[in-house]
Amino acid sequence: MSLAAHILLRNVAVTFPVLSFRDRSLRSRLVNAVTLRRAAAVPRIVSALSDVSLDIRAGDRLAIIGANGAGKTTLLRVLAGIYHPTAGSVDVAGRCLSLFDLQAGFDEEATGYENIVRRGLVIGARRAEIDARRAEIAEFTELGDRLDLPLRTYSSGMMLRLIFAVATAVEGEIVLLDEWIGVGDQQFRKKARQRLDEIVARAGILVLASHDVELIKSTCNRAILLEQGRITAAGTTDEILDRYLGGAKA
Ligand SMILES: Nc1ncnc2c1ncn2[C@@H]1O[C@H](COP(=O)(O)OP(=O)(O)OP(=O)(O)O)[C@@H](O)[C@H]1O
Repeated sequence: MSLAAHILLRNVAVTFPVLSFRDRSLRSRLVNAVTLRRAAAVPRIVSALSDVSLDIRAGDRLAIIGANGAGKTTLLRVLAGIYHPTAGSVDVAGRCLSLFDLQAGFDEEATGYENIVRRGLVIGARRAEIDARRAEIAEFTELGDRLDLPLRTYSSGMMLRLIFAVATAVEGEIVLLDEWIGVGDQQFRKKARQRLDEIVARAGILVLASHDVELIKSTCNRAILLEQGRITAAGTTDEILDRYLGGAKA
């Protein structure tokens, strides 16, 4: 396990400017329809994360728990360096392996082999590392010479094999994960899960954003509860799950 891995977030906020069409009165809609005028767009700010502070150290397996839209994916993207915070600071020491945003990096027109490289770079691998593991990744997919064909010819199951194979061939000191491991065909899922467990065991830090209670319980030792972009509770996995599930039942 890497002892150097460390994540420190101080008062992080992420906002998105969006355009909304606020004027929904029947009169204005009728006038717009008759005059063929478009409703005026009103700029709005959506707040995805507010005042998030976190100190995650080697050995931590942190679950991010929260309802739809609570900010879980946004927080993973901040940790991966995909989003820069609008306010606050993010310090990440250690190499991040980003095993979420499944579709990112793929090109429909490129071959399976070319996509192994593209996806590997997106999740945080180095080019030399991908090249060195190309044959191993190809073998893990069990797709044989279909890897010479463009991705648009793949079934969704074949696509998943490619994603799994690349994801589980690369290592990181910090592993960022969501619950995608629950998909795919039974035989291949077992193989991928085993590989992933090995990677997680070797990683210094795991951050898992999930709704899957069993996966959280079996994987994490700490948890935070996100509500509308804010951390409203932090503690052991059991404490936070009790609070979240208790709240959901109430
Ligand atoms: N690119 C964007 N533009 C505008 N709003 C966004 C954008 N990305 C996320 N949001 C908003 O930020 C909030 C948090 O979204 P996020 O995807 O992080 O939630 P989540 O907890 O991962 O949800 P889920 O469990 O449904 O996947 C939501 O209100 C969402 O609508």
